[in-house]
Amino acid sequence: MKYQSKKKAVVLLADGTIFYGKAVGGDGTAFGEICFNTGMTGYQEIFTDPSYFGQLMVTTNAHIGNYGVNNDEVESDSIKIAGLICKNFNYDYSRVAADGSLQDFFDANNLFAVSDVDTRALVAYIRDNGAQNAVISTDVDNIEGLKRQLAEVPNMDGLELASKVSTKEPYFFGDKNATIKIAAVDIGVKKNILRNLAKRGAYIKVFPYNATFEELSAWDPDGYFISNGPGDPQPLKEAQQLAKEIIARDLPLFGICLGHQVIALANGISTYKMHHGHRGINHPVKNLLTGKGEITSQNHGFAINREEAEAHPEIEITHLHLNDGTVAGIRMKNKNCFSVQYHPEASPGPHDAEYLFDQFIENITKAKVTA
Ligand SMILES: NC(=O)CC[C@H](N)C(=O)O
Repeated sequence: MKYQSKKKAVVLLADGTIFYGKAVGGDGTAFGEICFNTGMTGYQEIFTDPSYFGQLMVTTNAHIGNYGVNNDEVESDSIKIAGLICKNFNYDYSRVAADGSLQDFFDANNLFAVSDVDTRALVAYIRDNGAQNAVISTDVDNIEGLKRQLAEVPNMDGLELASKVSTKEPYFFGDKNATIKIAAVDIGVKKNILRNLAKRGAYIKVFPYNATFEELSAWDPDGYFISNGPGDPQPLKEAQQLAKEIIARDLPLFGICLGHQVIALANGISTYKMHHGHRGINHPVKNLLTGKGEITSQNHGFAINREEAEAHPEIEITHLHLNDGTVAGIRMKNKNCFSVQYHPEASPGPHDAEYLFDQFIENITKAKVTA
């Protein structure tokens, strides 16, 4: 065992609610929008998912850290959550494939984490009272000071965060001799999306969040992809313009999560902040085209307006979330464009929806043949 600081730590919500726990490592303070993920596995993938940038993560699994970390199980090159709140934090780990401890991974990424919190009560509180900003800190005797600082933290509603996690320069992914070329705009892309496209014979060029259609099309790609990512989709005007230009030319386009929201906005469908969002790996979705159910991996706090999507002459709703009837997928009736609110790449999560990558490759292949 490395060390366990028994130092008292506070979880202070913007509405004044307080929970207490213990600091996992040394002293610290971290701010963000508090959210919870109900996945029972896959903590390393969750912590490195760029879509969580700016968020304090509450894990509902009672044990975090027990299987260590593996260098291949990352969704980006660093931890992206703003802080962690958990029940039991395991300093020791047990897994043959582990490359190290979660504690060392946190230290290397300067991540502040709080354990020994009553996460069941905290999750029930967020579920009932909705998403809000929060702070976790060892500065337990300075609640008024923390409250003042917390009041300065911007609200997630309207917040642009894609620029904070996007690549600065374009880069390539996959085999350059592959037959299909996909231009992907990185508004917070998870590595497993790129792995899934490359696995299906695509060579990918990944562009920064504000790249223009001219920049992407200059590479002469066969298809276009708009990624997942953090924050509110509404301020992402460059990505919305890019989607409009791709759609106007009827080029193959696929969007995941934030990318799905951007495609909806490009079609004039509005997005809204949900009460507390969907984050977990057992979210039921109905595919309206096949009538089949899918168990899906989800991580989103915004959604697209269902009534506007239903009334839109160019849009067909293809998937619905079975818990609350929110839109989980759309396609354009007369364009080579579709998108989903959830995560076919999983990581973590079930692989029920991997067929969506096959569908994208098929859309590209058909468009190539008729071109
Ligand atoms: N995973 C994602 O792409 C999340 C999209 C967006 N940031 C949301 O919270 O809804």
